Amino acid sequence: MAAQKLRLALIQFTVGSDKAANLNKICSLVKQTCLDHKPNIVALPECCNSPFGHEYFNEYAESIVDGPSVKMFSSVAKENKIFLVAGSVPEKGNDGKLFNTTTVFNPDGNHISTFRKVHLFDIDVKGKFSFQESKTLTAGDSLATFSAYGWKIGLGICYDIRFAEMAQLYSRAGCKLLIYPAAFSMATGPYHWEILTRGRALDNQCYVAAVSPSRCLTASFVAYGHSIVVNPWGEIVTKADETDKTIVADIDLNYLEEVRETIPISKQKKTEVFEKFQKEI
Ligand SMILES: NC(=O)CCC(=O)C(=O)O
Repeated sequence: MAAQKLRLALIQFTVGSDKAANLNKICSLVKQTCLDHKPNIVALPECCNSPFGHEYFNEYAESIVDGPSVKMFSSVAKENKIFLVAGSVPEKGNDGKLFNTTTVFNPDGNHISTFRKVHLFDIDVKGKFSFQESKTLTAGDSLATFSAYGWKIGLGICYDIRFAEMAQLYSRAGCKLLIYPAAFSMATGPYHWEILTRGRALDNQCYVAAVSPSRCLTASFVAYGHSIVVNPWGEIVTKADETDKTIVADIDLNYLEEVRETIPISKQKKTEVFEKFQKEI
C-alpha cells in the first residue's frame, strides 16, 4: 500500500567551485531542511558538487561506486532518514567516459537507483547562447525509477524534460512523481522552464519536481533557478525565485487519482489509432 501523502523538499543553493565546500553545504542544508520540515524525499540540483561546464566535468568527475560524493550522500540519507535524490554529479565511468549522473539513496543509506542523463544539452540559440554537452560527456542509455513508500518515481536530468515521450513512458510504467535535477540556461529558462514542468505534469497527470542551483552571476554557466513542484492538474504547488531557497510540497495520491478520474485521458487514449498511423508513415 502506497502512503497517501509524501513530503518533498527541493534544495536550491549556490554551487561553487570548491567541491568539498559544496558537499559540506549539502550536508548542512539537508540536515536543516529535515529539522525544519521533516520531508520524506529531498532532491538536489543538477551538478550539485561541481560548477556546470566543460572546464569542470573531467576535473570533478568521480566514481559513483566509492567516490567521496556518493559516500557523503549515503551517510546524509541515513543520518536524516530520507530518500535522497542526490542531484547529479559528473561521473567517471569504468571505461574513463564521463556522464552526468543522478544517484538515489534510501533512508538506510543504500544506493538504490542510478540515472545517467540520456539527452545531452546540445543547443545553439543563434547569437545568444550555445552549449554542446556532448563535447565532453557521454549520454546514458537507460531510464531509471525508484520506489519510496509505495510511490514509483521516474528520474530525468534537465534537458531530458524536453522529451515528452520519456515522461509518458515513466507514467505508463506507473510513476506518480517525476524528479528532474536541472540547471536551465538563462537563454531558455525564462521561456520554457515553467511550461515544460507544467506540461509534463498535465500530460501525464502526475507530480513533477525540478530542482535547480541558484543563479550565480559570476559562474561561467548561469542557471535560471526557480525550482518548482507542479501537481497533476498542471498547477504550481510551490516555486523558488533565483536565490538560495528550500521549497517544500506535500504530494497527495488521492488528489492525483481524483484528477485522473475527472479527466480520464489514459483510459480514453486511442492507442490503436496511433499504431495505425505509425504503420502509415
Ligand atoms: N543543463 C541542461 O541540460 C540545460 C537545459 C536547458 O537549459 C534547456 O533549455 O533545455
